[in-house]
Amino acid sequence: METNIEQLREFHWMADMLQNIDAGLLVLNRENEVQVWNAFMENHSGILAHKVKGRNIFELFPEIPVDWFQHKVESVFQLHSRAFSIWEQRPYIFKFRNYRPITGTAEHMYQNISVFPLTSSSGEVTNICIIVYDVTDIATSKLALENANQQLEFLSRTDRLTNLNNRGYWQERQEEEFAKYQRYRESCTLVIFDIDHFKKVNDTYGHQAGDEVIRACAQTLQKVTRDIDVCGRYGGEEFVVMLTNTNINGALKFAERLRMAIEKQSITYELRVIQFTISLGICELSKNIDSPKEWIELADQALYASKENGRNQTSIKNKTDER
Ligand SMILES: Nc1nc2c(ncn2[C@@H]2O[C@H](COP(=O)(O)OP(=O)(O)OP(=O)(O)O)[C@@H](O)[C@H]2O)c(=O)[nH]1
Repeated sequence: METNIEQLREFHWMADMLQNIDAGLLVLNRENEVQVWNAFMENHSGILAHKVKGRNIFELFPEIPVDWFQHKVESVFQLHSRAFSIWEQRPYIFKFRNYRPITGTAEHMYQNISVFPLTSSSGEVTNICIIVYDVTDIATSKLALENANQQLEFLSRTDRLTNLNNRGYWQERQEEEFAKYQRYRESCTLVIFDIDHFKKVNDTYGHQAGDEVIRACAQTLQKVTRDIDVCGRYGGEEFVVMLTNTNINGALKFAERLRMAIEKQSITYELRVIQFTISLGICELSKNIDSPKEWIELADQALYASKENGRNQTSIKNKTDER
C-alpha cells in the first residue's frame, strides 16, 4: 500500500517535471493527433493543451512538411527505432518565434527534434513521443561564426581598393590553372597590363585621383571579362587576368577590346576630367613553360615590349619564340 502511494507520488512528480521541462514534449497517435502537449509547447505556440488534444498536427501547423515528417515517424512506428532531425538539416519543425534576448537576431526558434516510440503493455507502438529542443543559441553562434569566417576569407583574398582578387590569391589560382593545364592541356592565356604614365596622374591630380583611376580601370576590366576569367590586382597600377579556354588569338581580341575601352573612358575627379591608357602583354600557356612564375615573366616581357614601343598597345610573347 505504502509502495503504491509512493509510486503514485513519483508518477505525479514525473508528470509535473515533464510538463515544466525546458523542451517541447508532445505525443502523437497513428493518425497524427495530439495526445500530450506540455507547457513549453503551450508557451511557444500560444495554444493551450486542451485546445490541441485530438487535433491533427498538420492542420495545427501547416508549415510541417507532411511527406518528410511521415517518412521520419514511419520508422519509429514500424521498427520501434528512434529518429532525429537537426537544425542544420531543417531549421525548425514548429515555426515558433525566437524570444531569446541574446540571440534576438534569429526570427524563429532553431530546433533539434528527437522522436521515439511509446510501447503499450501489449508491446505495440500506437503513439510516438516528440521532444523539441530549442537550439537557437547554438545555431545563431554557429551561423555567426560561419559568416565571420566567410567574410574573413573574402577579405584575405580581396584587394581593398578594387575588390579584385589580390596578388596572393590570384597567384594561388594561377598555380591551379597551371596544374590543370599539365593534365588537360586546355588553352589558357595570361594578360598583364599596366596604366601608362601613372606617376604623372598622381603628380598632376593627386594620389586620391590616382586611386580613382585604379578603381575605374578595375571596373572596366570586370565589365569586359567573363565570370570564369580570373582577374587580379598584381601591384600598384598593374593588373592580371587569366583567360581560361582561350588561345592567343582570343586573348589578343580581348586585350584590344580592353585597351580601347580604357582609352575611351574618362573619369571626373573634383571637376577635372582624367583620361588614361594601358599597355598590355600576353602569353598563352604552352608545354614549354616550366612554372607559373615563368609564365607571368613571359607575359611581363611582352608588357615591357609594349612600353618600349610607345605604350597604349598589346604585345605577345610565346616561349616557342625562343626555341
Ligand atoms: N594612387 C595610387 N598610386 C599608386 C598606387 N600603387 C602604386 N602607385 C604609384 O604608381 C606609380 C607607378 O609609376 P611607374 O612604375 O614609374 O610607372 P608609370 O608612371 O605608370 O610609367 P609607365 O608604367 O612606364 O608607363 C608610382 O608613382 C606609384 O607610387 C596606388 O594604390 N594608388
